[in-house]
Order: sequence, then structure tokens, then C-alpha cells
Amino acid sequence: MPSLLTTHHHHFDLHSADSLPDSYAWTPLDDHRSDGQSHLPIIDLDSPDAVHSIGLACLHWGAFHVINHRIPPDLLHRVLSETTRLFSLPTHRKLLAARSPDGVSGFGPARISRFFDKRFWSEGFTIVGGPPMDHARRLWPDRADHTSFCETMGEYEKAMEDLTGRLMGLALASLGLDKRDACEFQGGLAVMQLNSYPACPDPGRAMGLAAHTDSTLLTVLHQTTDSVGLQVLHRDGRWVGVLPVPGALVVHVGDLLHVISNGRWESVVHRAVVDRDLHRYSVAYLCGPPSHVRVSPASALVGPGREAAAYRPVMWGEYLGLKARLFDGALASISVHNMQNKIKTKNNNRLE
Ligand SMILES: O=C(O)CCC(=O)C(=O)O
Ligand SMILES: [Fe+2]
Repeated sequence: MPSLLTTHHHHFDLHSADSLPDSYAWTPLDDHRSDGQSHLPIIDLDSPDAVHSIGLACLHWGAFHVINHRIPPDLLHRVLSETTRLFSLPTHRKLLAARSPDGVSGFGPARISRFFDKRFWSEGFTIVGGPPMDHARRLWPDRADHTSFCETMGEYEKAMEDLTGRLMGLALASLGLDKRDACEFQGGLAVMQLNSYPACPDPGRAMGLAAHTDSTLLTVLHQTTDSVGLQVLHRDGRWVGVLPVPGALVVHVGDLLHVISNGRWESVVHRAVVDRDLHRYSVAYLCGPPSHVRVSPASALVGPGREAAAYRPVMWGEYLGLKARLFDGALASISVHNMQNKIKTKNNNRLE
């Protein structure tokens, strides 16, 4: 179990390290190697087969690349250059926008790091509910510098809202739902996670971001494409390094889409590894439902004469709370099967 002592990391400057401190050295070492590199399925959003191919990609991989997504190349470029500009600030300046101990937005280690004894070779900056004006002003007192960051992130967020709406429509259609059902999930709180993985003197023993699933419906990942950093766990148990496709975006099935699919699609387990020479950046747009929406297995899939619902309904806020407490046990905690077994055990105990 992780020790609570690791919750409050004091800051160590990854950029100046010439060897790996013990607190960053992960074991077992060879678990790091991926069993190969591969392209994820590439979905052309303009193709008439998009619904069908998204369904197959979700079933077999839980992740895919999208092309013809209509996000302007210039915007994609600016998002990564603003991200680079942010993480290139000196540490003392970044700490002016540090995440507060129980807060979400701001600069700090990945939130899942508290579940692990070893530290991650990465830095993160989380943006919640619109451009982070206050933080940006502290990072860049100069007006032109903070407005260009906020405007770019705001523009990207809008573009992502639109893209994830279209992706949800296609994904739900491939589950046999009406595309209009996707509307219910639109307009949720936007969360963007900017990640920086500096070059690392001992990449074979370091971990950029440990294995996890996203607590989202879908996640759209935009990344620098000169190194392979993202790895996904294939259903056959192999870790696969995802070869970047220039111009494409990576889409992950999150835990909530797993619930909607009644467990048909797994939320993809993924992690990020680091490189000896290349500094990698990624921007994850975490797409969740509006806070009042109860997420449950799709009515087209479950009910009398069809499958039994595998999960109870859950709202995003509640699920995030479960994830924060139980981490990779969160999905199991809303599984109907597990709940029924618990009730049975309770009743049996009572009879004894
Ligand atoms: O940087 C990556 O490749 C993965 C990032 C990620 O998984 C996340 O932010 O949830
Ligand atoms: Fe993730």
C-alpha cells in the first residue's frame, strides 16, 4: 500500500538531474519494456464506416487514433507550444500556480501518484472549468504571455467539446443507441491535463505515469510525436508502445463508457514511459458527463430479455470520489455482481 507520506512531494527539479534518485527508481525493471510498438486502429471520422470501426476499436483496444477530426493543425500546434512554454518556466515560478492540497487545478504531480510508493518522472498542470486566468497571471505577469495561454486553452477546450460530442455520438451509435442519446452527455465540466515528461538519465527504471484507466467517458490525447511514450495494455496482456501518428489524436475509452457499454468495452489501461533524450508533452482532454447525469448501462443493451445490468447508475462526481479512494477498485465497487455477493455474504453471516 502507498504510504501517506508520499502525498506531499517536495519538489525535485527533474530537468537538472544527472542520475535517478532512489525515490524515482521503479521495480521490477523489465516490466517497463513494452512487448512491441504498434499503431492503434486509425479511425477516419469522414468515413461512412466510422461507426462500425469505432465499435471494433473499442472492443479490441479501448483506444484508437482519429484522423479528419477537423481540429485545425494550427490550433494543435499552439496547444503544444503553450504547454511547452508553461513547463519551461523555472520551478519557483511554476510553484506560484501549485495545486492546493485538496484542489484539482494547478501545477503538481499526477493525482494518482499518491497510490504509489515511487514518484513519477513527470509534471502536470490541471485545468478545470475554463481558462485558468488566476494561475496564468501568476505564471506570466506579462499580459500578452498569459492571454495567449488562456486563449489557446479556451479555444482548444471548445474544439474538444465539439469533437468529443461527435465521438460519443459515433460510439453510442455503434452500441445500437440513438445518436441523440449522446446529447445527454454533452456540456459536462471540462478538465484538461497537461503533462510534461522531461528527458530522463535512466529511462529503463523511471515511470512517467503509472498504469491507470481514465475516470471519463472518453479521453482525447494530443501529444508530441517525436517519441513513443504512451503504452496501452492490450487485451491479450501485452504492453504496446503506441506509435504516434502525426496530425492524429488518440482516444481512450474511459471507465464511464465501459459502464454505458455494460462492460462490453474495457476502459483502456495505459501508462507513460520516458526517454533518455527527448522531452515529451501531452495534453489530455478528459470528457465526462454533466454533473447531474446518472451514467448507467445503456437501456438498449440491458433489461428484460437482454443482458442484466452489470453496473449500478453512478454520477461523475461520485465516481471521481470512488476513484480517489479506491483507485483501480472503483469500477468493481459499482459492479452489481459484487454488490449482490456482498448482500449474500451479509445475509449468510446473519444466519450463522
Ligand atoms: O501522456 C500520456 O501519454 C498519458 C497521459 C494520461 O494518461 C493522462 O493524463 O491521463
Ligand atoms: Fe490517462
